[in-house]
Amino acid sequence: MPVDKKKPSGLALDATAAPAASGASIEQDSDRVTLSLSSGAKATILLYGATVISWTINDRELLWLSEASALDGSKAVRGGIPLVFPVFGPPRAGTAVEALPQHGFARINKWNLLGRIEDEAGISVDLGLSSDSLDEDTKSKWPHSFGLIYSVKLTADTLETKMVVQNPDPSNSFDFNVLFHTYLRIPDVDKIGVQGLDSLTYRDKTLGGSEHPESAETIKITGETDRVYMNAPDKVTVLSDGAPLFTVTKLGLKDVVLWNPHTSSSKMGDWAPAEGYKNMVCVEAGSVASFQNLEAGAAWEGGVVHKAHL
Ligand SMILES: O=P(O)(O)OC[C@H]1O[C@@H](O)[C@H](O)[C@@H](O)[C@@H]1O
Repeated sequence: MPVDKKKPSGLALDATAAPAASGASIEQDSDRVTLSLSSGAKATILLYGATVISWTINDRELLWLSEASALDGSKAVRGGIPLVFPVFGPPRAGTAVEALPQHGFARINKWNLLGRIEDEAGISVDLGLSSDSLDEDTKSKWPHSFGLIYSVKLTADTLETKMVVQNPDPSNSFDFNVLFHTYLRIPDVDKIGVQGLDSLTYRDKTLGGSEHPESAETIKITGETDRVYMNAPDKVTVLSDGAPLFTVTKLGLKDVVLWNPHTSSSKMGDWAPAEGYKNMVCVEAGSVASFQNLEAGAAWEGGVVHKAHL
C-alpha cells in the first residue's frame, strides 16, 4: 500500500542544496537529509529509522548521539530521536506484537522521503514508511496494512516532530504504541531537574514495572532512571542549574518516559563515551502505557515540539 499523503507535499526533493526565500535550505544524499535555516538552526535526519541524529543552533548540538552508534543501517541508532512503533519496550508474550523486536520496526527500516514544505517560520520534510516496504519476515510478525507519515519541522528555536498513523484496511483494526525517543544533550546530569511530572503515577522499569506516585516537583537524576509517567500533562521542562534548557510539549500523546541509564550504560556495546550518560537525558513523549487502537480505515496523529532555551 503506498503511503496515502493527504496534505500538500510542497516541492519535490532534489539532490542539490536549494536555497529558499525564507533562508531555508535542504541537502539530501543517499542516506540522510539536512535542513538549515539562515537563523543558524540545522537538523539532520537519517533515512534509516527516520532518525533525527543532530539538531544544532549556531553549531551548538542539542541532541546526544553516542560516538559508537551505528549509522549505517545495521542497528538502531543510539541517540538522536529514534522512533518507537508499534511496540514500546520488549514485547509481551501473548500480545499481537510478541514476535517483534524491542521498540518495534520503525527505527530499523529505511524510510522514503516524501516531500518538503516551507513557510515563514521554517522548513519541514515528510518521510513515509508503509507495510509494503517491510520485509516478509517483519510482515509475517505484524501482518497489518499501515502507513506512517513522519514530519520533522525546523524553526529558529524548535524541532517539531509529528507522526500520522494510517490504517487503510477497510475491515480490521490494529493496536500500536508510538514514542518519540528523544535523547536531549545536557551539560551535566547532576545539575538538571525535570518539571511537569509531579502528582503523577509512574511505572518504574528498574523496579520490575511497579507503580509509584511522583511527589517531587523537580525530579533529579541520581542513578539509573527508567520510568513511564502515565497520563502526563503536555508540557515538561528540563532545567539546568535552575534555568529552563528545553521545553518538551506533546500533542495527542498520553505518556512521558524519563530514561537515563547512568552507569548501567556500560552494558550497552554502542554507548560512548563511557561517561556519556552525564550529558544526556531522554524525555520521550508517546502513548506506551497501553496500546492505542486504530479502527479500520482510520488515521491517528500525534507529535512533539522540542524547544531549546539558549
Ligand atoms: O536499548 P534500546 O532498545 O534502544 O532501549 C533504550 C531504552 O529505551 C527506553 O525508552 C526504555 O524505557 C528503556 O527501558 C530502554 O532501555
